[in-house]
Amino acid sequence: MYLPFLCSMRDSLFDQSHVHFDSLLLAVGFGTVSYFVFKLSETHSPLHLAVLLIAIPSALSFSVQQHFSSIFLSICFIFSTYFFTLVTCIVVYRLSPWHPLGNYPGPVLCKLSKLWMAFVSQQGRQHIYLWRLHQKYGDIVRVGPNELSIQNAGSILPVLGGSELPKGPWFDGRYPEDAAARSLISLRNTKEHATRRRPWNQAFSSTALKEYEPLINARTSQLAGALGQQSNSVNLTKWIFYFAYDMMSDFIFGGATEMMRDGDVGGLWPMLEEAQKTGLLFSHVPWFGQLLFRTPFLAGNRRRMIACSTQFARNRKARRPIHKDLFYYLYNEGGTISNPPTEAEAFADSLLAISGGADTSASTVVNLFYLLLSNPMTYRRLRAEIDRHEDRALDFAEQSRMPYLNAVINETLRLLPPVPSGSPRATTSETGGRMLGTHYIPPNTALAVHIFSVHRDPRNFSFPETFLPERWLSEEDKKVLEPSLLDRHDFIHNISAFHPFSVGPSGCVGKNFAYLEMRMLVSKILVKFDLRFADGFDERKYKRGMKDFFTMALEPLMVQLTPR
Ligand code: HEM
Repeated sequence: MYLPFLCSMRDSLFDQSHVHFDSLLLAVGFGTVSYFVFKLSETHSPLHLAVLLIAIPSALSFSVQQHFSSIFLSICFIFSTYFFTLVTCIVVYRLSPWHPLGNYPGPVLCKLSKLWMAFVSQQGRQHIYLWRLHQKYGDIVRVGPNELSIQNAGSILPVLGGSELPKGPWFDGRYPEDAAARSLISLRNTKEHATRRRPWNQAFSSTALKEYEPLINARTSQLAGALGQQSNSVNLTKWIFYFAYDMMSDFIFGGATEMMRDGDVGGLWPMLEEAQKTGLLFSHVPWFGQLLFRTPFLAGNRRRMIACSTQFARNRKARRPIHKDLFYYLYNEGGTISNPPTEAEAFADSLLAISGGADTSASTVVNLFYLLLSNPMTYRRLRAEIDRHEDRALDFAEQSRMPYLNAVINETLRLLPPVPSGSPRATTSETGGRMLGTHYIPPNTALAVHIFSVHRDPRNFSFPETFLPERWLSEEDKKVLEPSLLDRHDFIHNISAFHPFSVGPSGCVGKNFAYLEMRMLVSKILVKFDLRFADGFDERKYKRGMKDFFTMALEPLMVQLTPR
């Protein structure tokens, strides 16, 4: 029945009555060669793409046009055969057992292309998706053609520790290729990273941290004052994010925003959130990111954010603040940095400092209050500890010794780490392959420790999905509080699996600052207010609305505050 139809199709396609296999072979042959060129060169250069994807099939179409009844048919035939061959080669190789990651399990869509993870990431649910993949496939899952996700605690130090594994290709999409410099976190050369990290280390030395205490005190008091003026229910997410941006602008630029006072007049917060979301898309598919960076309208929010933080840094250069800030070190104003960053490098770091410093601490504290209000006994215990300390509860040194306060913060970081999907590394041709336990990781493989899954692995923490700050207490304190639950001889608390700040030479440089800030913020709010969820607040909607865009985006946490 179909034969006459196919014959008529063939006759309309070709001048001659027989299929011209030369044209077919030519397109298949060149399609296969192009595949090998792509595979060996990994090229994303627009010129190469234009040659391989447009010029070659176009030239072929013209060279065989005499066999077709029109040039249009020649182009359709050659382009479809050429692209079909290219895609088939890619699919067959990526799904084949002779692919270097062929032995690792994972969903077919992930093995085929990173476009799938890019799509998942835009819903903000990649942390949940990866967690489910680990539950289904085990400790090592193939989440991209050349990428693995890891949830085994024993692999944390070999991947992130001092093994000198550089950052992964994931970071290539976050900055335009024509940018004058990249931020510290996205430097893929470990030596360059170590040099650029020096001023940051000085900015977070224990002496420097002491000098930031008055800033933290002033901004936390300002927040408490602002919250005290709200009459109805309060969007705690908004206020704590405003606080965090003002806090960071003091710390980084000696002051640049006044969001708690004036509101978000410049739209900084939504701009940053959008830029993080776009950044994640570009990270999963760096070549696509670079393509969009060349299209100003499409990568607009990321470019705007880079421009905005650069402007803050320029303004900071024009005036010297009265206290030392991060730019005091990045601009080497004290003359203590032997190889200081260039101006372009310092500008690039300004965006990292805002997003890395504000979103992370803010989302932790908002989530902490969410968990506290969902667990009244924990709330009562924390309040009791703070009240017991009276005036000393607002002393930085004392706070570092308050066991329950620190336990609640750590438990929040365990259950809801603010960088849930971690910061990817890669083996390269220079590092060669690596062994992770019994698994061989071949060269040129991207790999990330999925810290959200590690923290929820019952092999590391008993009752992993339960908010249980008591697990962080000393044996003595535990006995007083939860003898039945925590006294069990099989209760697991594997502290070496707890890494919300990552670890190693690229681990979070702001960790100690973050603890100072979070302890003071939580204590001050609890000293000044009684809190409860606002009437009608939907806890499940809030939980479902937590989004992983590398850092976390949160729904409004609506609370009712009563001054104490
Ligand atoms: C709860 C608060 C915070 C958490 C959980 C957190 C977590 C992280 C994580 C997971 C990384 C990736 C490290 C890696 O690549 O291995 C990171 C990097 C970084 N964080 Fe934080 N962070 C927090 C607060 C801060 C603060 C307050 C600052 C201050 C500005 C900051 C500055 C940085 C910087 C500069 C990097 C890049 C470090 C490098 O590449 O050498 N972070 N952070």
